[in-house]
Amino acid sequence: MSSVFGKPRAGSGPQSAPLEVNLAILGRRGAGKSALTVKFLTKRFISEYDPNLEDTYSSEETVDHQPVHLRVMDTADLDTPRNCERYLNWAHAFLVVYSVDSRESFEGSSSYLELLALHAKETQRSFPALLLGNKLDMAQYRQVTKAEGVALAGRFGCLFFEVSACLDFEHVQHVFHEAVREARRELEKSPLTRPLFISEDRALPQQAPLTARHGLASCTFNTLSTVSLKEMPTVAQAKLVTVKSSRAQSKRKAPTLTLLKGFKIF
Ligand SMILES: Nc1nc2c(ncn2[C@@H]2O[C@H](COP(=O)(O)OP(=O)(O)OP(=O)(O)O)[C@@H](O)[C@H]2O)c(=O)[nH]1
Repeated sequence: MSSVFGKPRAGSGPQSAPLEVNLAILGRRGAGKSALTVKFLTKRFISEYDPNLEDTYSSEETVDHQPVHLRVMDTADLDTPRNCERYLNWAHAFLVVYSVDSRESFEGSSSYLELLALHAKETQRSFPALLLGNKLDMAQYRQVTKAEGVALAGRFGCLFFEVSACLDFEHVQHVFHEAVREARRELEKSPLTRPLFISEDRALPQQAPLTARHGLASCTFNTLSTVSLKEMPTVAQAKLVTVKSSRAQSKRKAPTLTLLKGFKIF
């Protein structure tokens, strides 16, 4: 890289290629990964997403006056980390999301942080992770205190924020830009580190799954020397499943329940 965020290095000019940052959003189902991703990309909160879609979005950002080509992978694991190498070997930084109104999702975020810590240990590299307590607008239904979030983040040495995908865009944007800054710091430390897309379709009988070795959820863990490498897939266009006006929304039965819980639908 010929430039540093905030302070251009000698020799950098308007021709400098943008920094490329891959960011993976991890967390239990329903924590709000898609909502946060969509809020960041479109400034909008959309209340329903297809939980089975996993997409990588691309966005040209400016962070601290520097151009960044940011790719965001909105992951869709089921209940626990699965086939994790698709994001572990691809991302420069991770946003681990839980919902402040769900203790289960908080416990899930702890599993993801453990997974990242193990990955860092195995690869002897560090991977910036930010812990996000989402749905701050639902604070009246809190099951996880802010202090617990701070403590968990402290245990894994990561930044911590409480956010809401349906409140202000600037706060959500700030968090994504912080992730870019963290990734950039790591990239500057080891500029040769290149993200890889790892094929998931080759079983590795000689490699014990991470579960067996560390008692973690069912995530198999391949080393770079033993997997087949593929071209990174083409970045998909943002795939928003539905964009509904609040009027259309209010005619539907299921969302009415969520409205009763205090949802704000824009
Ligand atoms: N009130 C409130 N609801 C939210 C917020 N973020 C997400 N939601 C709602 O929570 C539900 C789950 O959000 P998603 O973004 O689909 O969660 P996810 O983590 O992507 O879940 P999967 O797609 O199942 O992995 C949806 O009904 C969202 O509208 C938030 O900040 N506040």
